[in-house]
Amino acid sequence: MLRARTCWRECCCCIAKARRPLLQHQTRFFASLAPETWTRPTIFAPATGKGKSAIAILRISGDDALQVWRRMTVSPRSRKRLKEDPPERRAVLRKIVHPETDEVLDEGVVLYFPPHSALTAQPTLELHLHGSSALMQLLLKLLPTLSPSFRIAEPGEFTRLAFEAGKMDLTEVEGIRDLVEADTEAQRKLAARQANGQMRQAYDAMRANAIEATALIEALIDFGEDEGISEGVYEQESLMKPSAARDKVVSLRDRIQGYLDDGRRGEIIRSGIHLAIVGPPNAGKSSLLNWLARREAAIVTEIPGTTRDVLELSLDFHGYPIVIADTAGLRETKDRVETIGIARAVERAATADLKLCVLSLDQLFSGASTSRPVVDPLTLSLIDSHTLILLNKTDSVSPTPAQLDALRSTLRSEGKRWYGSEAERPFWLVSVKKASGLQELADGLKEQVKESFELSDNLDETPIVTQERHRRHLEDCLASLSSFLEIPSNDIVDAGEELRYAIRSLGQITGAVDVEEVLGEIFAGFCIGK
Ligand SMILES: Nc1nc2c(ncn2[C@@H]2O[C@H](COP(=O)(O)OP(=O)(O)OP(=O)(O)O)[C@@H](O)[C@H]2O)c(=O)[nH]1
Ligand SMILES: [Mg+2]
Repeated sequence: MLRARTCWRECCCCIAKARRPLLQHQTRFFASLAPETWTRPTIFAPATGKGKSAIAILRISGDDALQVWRRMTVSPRSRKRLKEDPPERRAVLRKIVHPETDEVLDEGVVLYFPPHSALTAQPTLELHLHGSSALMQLLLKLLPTLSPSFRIAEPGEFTRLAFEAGKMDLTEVEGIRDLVEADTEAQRKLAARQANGQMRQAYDAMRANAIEATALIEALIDFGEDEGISEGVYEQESLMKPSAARDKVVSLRDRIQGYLDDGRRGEIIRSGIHLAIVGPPNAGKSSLLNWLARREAAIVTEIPGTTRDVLELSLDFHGYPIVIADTAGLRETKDRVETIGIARAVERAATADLKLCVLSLDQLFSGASTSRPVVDPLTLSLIDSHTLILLNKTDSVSPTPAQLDALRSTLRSEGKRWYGSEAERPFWLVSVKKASGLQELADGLKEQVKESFELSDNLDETPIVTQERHRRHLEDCLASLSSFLEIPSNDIVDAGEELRYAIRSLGQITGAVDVEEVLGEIFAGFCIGK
C-alpha cells in the first residue's frame, strides 16, 4: 500500500484511549467552550412534525435556554415569573406568555435538562404545548427576541452536539437517523440495535484489539533488543510459540472478513431488498407487479413490449422493505427505445438481490416440438440461484410433467447458472390473471426473504455493516492488516505503520478519529429538531 508516511510516535495510542474513543471530539468540544474564543448559540426547533396535533414539542438547547423559562413562563395559579431555575428532569405545568406583553399564549408542560443530563451537554428546555402550527410559528419568531444567541437549529444539530460531547458515536447517530426513517419492522429492529450501541461495541472491541497488537509492536521497537522481549511478539517462530501480535492481527482479520462476507444483509435491510421481475415480453410481469402492489401500478396490454422502462415500487412485505422493479420484456429487437429498455432491464437484474423470472407457458411450449421449451438466450443468461421461476398462464396451458422435466434440463444445460434440483428449486405454477398459485408464491418469497434477511434474536449476530461507509472503512482496515502480515519481520517499523492505518480505519467508522469530511453528509440526513 502506497501511503504518506506519518510519524510513528503519534501512533502510541494506549489501550485506555481505545476504551474512550471519543476523546478527540470531547477535547475539541471542551476547548470550544472557552468564552473568549466563541459564544455558543442557543439553538431551538420543533421536535415534532408539522401540522395540527394533540401535542407539539419545542426544544431549546444552549446557555440561554433558561431565558425562555424566566421570561416566557409563569406559574399557572399566581401568574408570577419565577427567579429560580426549574427543577431538573421533572415535568412542570406552566403558562407560556409573550415576553413583552405578558399575553398568555398557551399552557403546557416544561421539562428542564441540565448540561450533565442533556444529550447536547448544554442546558436544554422542552416545551410540550398544544399542537397548533400558528402557536409554533409565533414561538419560533419570539425566541430570537430574547437574545441574539438564539437561532433555529440546523438539521441534526441536536444530535451533532451529542456526538461532539461524546454522548454517542457515529454508528449510534446513524442508528437514530435510520430509526426515524424506518418504514418496516426489519428496518426498525436493525436501526434500534444500532442506535442502542450494538455496533459501537463491536467496532470498539475490534479497535481495542488492533491497539493491543500495536502496543506489542511498539514495545518491541522501543525495548525489544535491550530487554529481550522480541521473541514471539512479531515473528512466526513455531507452532508452540506463535507470535502474539500476529495472532491478534490474524484473528482480527478473520473477524472483519466474516463481517464483510455477510451477504450485505445490513445494507440491504436498510436500503430495501431489491427484487427485479424479468422475463420475455407478454409473460405477465407487469400483471404480477400489479398483484404484488395491490393496484394498477403498471400498464398491462396484450401487446408484446408494452413496458419500456424500469418501474419501481417500494413495499412493506411482511415487515421487510422490498423495492420491486418491473422491467421491459427481453427479446431481440431493432426498436431503439425498446433496446434501451432491455439494457436497463439487464442492468437492474444484475444489481438485484432477488429475481422473479416470469415465463409464459403458452410461449414456452409453442415451438415445433411441444416437449422442447423455447426460452430466449437473454432470459436464460439472467437465471441464477437467486431467481424464482414463475410459469404463468396455467389457465390457458397446463404443462405435463414431461414438459417440466424438459424445461429443467434446458435450464441446467443452457442456463449455466441454474443449480437447483427438483426438490430444492420448485417452479411456481401460477395464473396471475385468475390469481391462482399466487398466495403460494408469496409464501415462498416470504420464506426466501426470511431465510436471507431475518435478524436473529441473538444480538451478537446483528450485521454491523449497515452502510457503504462502514464497508469501505472495514475494507481499508482489512487491507492494512493483510499488508502487516505480509511485511517481513525485520521491517517492524513499516509493519507497525500498517497497524496504525488499520486503527484509523476502524476509528473512522465510529468517529473516534477525525471524520470532519463525512459529518456534514451524515447530519444533513436528519430532520430539523433532531
Ligand atoms: N391467460 C392469461 N393471460 C395473462 C395472465 N397474466 C397476464 N396475462 C395477459 O398477458 C398479457 C401481457 O401481460 P403483461 O403483464 O403486460 O405482460 P408483460 O410481461 O409485462 O409484458 P411486456 O411489458 O410486454 O414485457 C396481458 O394481456 C395480460 O392480461 C394469465 O395468468 N393468464
Ligand atoms: Mg410489462
